[in-house]
Amino acid sequence: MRERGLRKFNRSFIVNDETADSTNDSREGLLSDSRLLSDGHQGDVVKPRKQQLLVVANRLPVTAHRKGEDSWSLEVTAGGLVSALLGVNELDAKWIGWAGVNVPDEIGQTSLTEALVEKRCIPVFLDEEMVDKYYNGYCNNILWPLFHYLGLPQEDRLATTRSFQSQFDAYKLANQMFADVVCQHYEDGDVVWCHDYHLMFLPKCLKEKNSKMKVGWFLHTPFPSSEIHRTLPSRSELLHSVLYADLVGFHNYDYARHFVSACTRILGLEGTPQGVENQGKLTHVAAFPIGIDSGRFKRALKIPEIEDHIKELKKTFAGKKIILGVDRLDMIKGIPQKILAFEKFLEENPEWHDKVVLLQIAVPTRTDVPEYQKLTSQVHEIVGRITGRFGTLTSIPIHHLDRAVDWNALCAIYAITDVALVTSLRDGMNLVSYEFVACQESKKGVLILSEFAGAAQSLGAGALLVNPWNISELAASIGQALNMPAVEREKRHRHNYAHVTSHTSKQWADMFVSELNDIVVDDQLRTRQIPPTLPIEVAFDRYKHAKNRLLLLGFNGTLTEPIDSDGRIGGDQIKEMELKLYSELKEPLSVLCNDPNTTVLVLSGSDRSVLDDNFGDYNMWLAAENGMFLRLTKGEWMTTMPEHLNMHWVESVKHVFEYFTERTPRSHFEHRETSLVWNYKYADVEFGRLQARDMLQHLWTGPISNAAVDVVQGSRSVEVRSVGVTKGAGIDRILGEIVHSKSMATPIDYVLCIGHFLGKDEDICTFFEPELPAELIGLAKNKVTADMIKTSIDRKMAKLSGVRNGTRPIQGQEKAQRSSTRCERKSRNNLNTLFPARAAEESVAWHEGCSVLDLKSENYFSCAVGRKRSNARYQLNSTDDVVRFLKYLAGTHE
Ligand SMILES: O=P(O)(O)OC[C@H]1O[C@H](O[C@H]2O[C@H](CO)[C@@H](O)[C@H](O)[C@H]2O)[C@H](O)[C@@H](O)[C@@H]1O
Ligand SMILES: O=c1ccn([C@@H]2O[C@H](COP(=O)(O)OP(=O)(O)O)[C@@H](O)[C@H]2O)c(=O)[nH]1
Repeated sequence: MRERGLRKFNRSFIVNDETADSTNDSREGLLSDSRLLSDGHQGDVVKPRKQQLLVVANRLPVTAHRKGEDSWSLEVTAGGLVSALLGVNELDAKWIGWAGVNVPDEIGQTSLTEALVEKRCIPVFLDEEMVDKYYNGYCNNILWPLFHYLGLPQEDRLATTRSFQSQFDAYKLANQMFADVVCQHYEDGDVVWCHDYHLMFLPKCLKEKNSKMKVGWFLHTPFPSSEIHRTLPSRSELLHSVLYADLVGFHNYDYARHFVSACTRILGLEGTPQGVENQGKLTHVAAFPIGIDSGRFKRALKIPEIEDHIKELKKTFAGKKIILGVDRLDMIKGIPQKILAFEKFLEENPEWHDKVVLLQIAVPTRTDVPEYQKLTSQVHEIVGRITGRFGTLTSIPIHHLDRAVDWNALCAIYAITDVALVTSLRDGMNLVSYEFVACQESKKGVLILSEFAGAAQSLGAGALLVNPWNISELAASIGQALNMPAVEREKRHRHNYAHVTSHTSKQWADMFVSELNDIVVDDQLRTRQIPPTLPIEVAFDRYKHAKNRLLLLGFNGTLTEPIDSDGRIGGDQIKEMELKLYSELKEPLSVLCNDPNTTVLVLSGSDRSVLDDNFGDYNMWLAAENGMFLRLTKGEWMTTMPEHLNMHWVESVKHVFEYFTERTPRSHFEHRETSLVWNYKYADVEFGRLQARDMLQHLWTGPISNAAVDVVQGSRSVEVRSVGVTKGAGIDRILGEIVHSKSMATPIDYVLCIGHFLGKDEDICTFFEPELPAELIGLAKNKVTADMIKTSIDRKMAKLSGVRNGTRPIQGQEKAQRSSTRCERKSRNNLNTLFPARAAEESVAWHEGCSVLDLKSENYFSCAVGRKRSNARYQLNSTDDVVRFLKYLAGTHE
């Protein structure tokens, strides 16, 4: 999960340069700009079809008003989402959404659809009942307050509970209706970008219709802490639906993190640095902070009409400082708090009476929702009281407007304002603060900004940050802003202006869409598919013809006795919870291990003693703890562990594991050198799962919140490992050691990599994949090893030249290992390995220029055991299938 940096964008869906600079600066103008609205065809020249961007949001950027049976007027919709997307005037986009009006008749629907064509808008028709349940009810009475930390409706709980289900059903149905319209307009290769909390079900509806559709979802509100989200009755269904998207975006890293932890804690899925993984399907999650079209505001201030406006306003408010509030009349905007703070300021600073005025533009919104109606009365009451208290015959302290103002007037007001007051109790971003800054190049006024608005992260350095719940602090900040020296105002403004003008809405959209395109392409190469069954005969045939084979086998769930649902092995009650090698495998394994042209390596998460106990008698290689320890069964254990692996987290994680082990009958935990694993496979599955979720919560908020660890959720386990400890991360070091130790003269030309690997460990499959382009191998490896393991051997050209890169004896075994480690003190080539390389004279049989691997695609068999989606090429259902196959390979089958 990362905040996206600006990336050069050159995809075909960005309209060519001719459309780049719109000089028509009014909003209405922007919408009707023929260049924006063109169909991608210019004159008679027919261009190849561009990738189309389908923007799907609850609301269209225009609200329709019916004039006659088939005539309509269209008015630009107010609100941040619309403002931001209107700024994206270069995308070859169509907008799909609700036109804000009930149109029950066919004539009306047809004529409105036609009227909207020139705005490149496509309507979704929702009837009154639907709007009431879906929009007023589920969206604005349930999700909106919840996502803004106001909780579920408190009053009349019983009624809310009763109506909840029907509202949720309507929500799903409405989302389906949006999906139907999208599908009517979608063509192969298009990008579908779904917006906001109204459409959390849409990714699922779309992907179920067409799994190849590129679907992104962006949330404009905060995503709350998982503690809040888990109070929502439909919490899991909503999360699952969003996860159908390829890319999920938020305004900032906090919201993205909350979303990922809701998925891990509530759904029990795996959180990765890229996002959320479910059965091998990765949903990318990232932060894409929105911006505004700052150029449009800058240019606006030079439009004569707006200049006139500015003059008029200056005259009207001559001799007074202007404090400005611009908000939809929404409880999240903290309007009562703002007005009360202003009252307190007047109370405490009588010298400012008559010298300051608060202009509050309160745009009516969601007026059918009772909470909003109550807020309107509450605000009116406070404004009336303060006016009565501080007003005089000639001046009033608050100008409260219960309506929207047009864009020209808004720009003029922004420009003449001394102090902008943004007091949101929570706000996804808050574009008003951006717009104010963009219009303040000459005035350099002060922005007072709530620390609970997403914008606080980007404009915090230049603004006065406040806690809107603290009325005294708010009042004091008004004083500070009004009295701020010009030099400080200038400095603060510079900072914010630089940010607002360099982080625009266009860049935001470009970044999201380009990221979406990129990940879909990457995922097609990398994503875990449902692989076909391992073709046993083919694998055997290739095996027979190969000269130097590597069999890389997992242990747990690959070579172990099956466990039935009661936690019994082979029908016996488990007394001890040890993993046992499948007894039927003993013979074939011996045969395979004794073949001089075959190297057998068991690579397991288990610790050394488990592997010793099960495989000590075979002639094979053992790699314990995901490859951090290595041993030829004839030799001693050595470590491939990166030297400075930080293990400070262990003690505190151990406490959490102990706590849960005591409270979960038949669970246990293992303390390995590089990881701790809590296992509940013998416990009651349902209870174990619940406990695992709680455990994760304890871990995330406590011991590992800042540690460099990965949390790996198995189907019945929770494992905490140091970052970089994955099977794929250590394999190059292991290979180096094997190749050296066996004095291999022939490159490995056959690899069978078979295992019940966890998602994080599937990098082992990608490591050997001959068909993966070099860049992606880099990606796959870097994903896990970047910071910890600075090994950059490109295996495609790995002329290891005898390099045994990175193994060391374990303390206490130095003596036994001396002969093989002496070399590590001398470096002989410039490969960036973790440890110094083997000396030239010791590279016994490994010739310069000879590759470790000479793996043709048809000789590589990676196989996932008991895992539906996988990076592996093939799959086998169970350990029984593995046994059957290995017997076949060894020729020991009947
Ligand atoms: O369509 P409405 O129900 O009238 O509401 C208007 C919009 O309000 C919300 O805006 C959010 O988006 C802004 C841009 O990302 C952001 O700055 C702000 O903090 C959010 O509150 C809502 O999310 C939109 O869907 C509505 O259209
Ligand atoms: O009379 C008005 C007042 C405000 N706005 C616009 O409404 C948006 C408010 O966006 P913000 O992100 O601040 O909050 P939201 O209303 O989306 O929650 C801004 O772009 C304003 O320019 C508007 O169109 N007309």
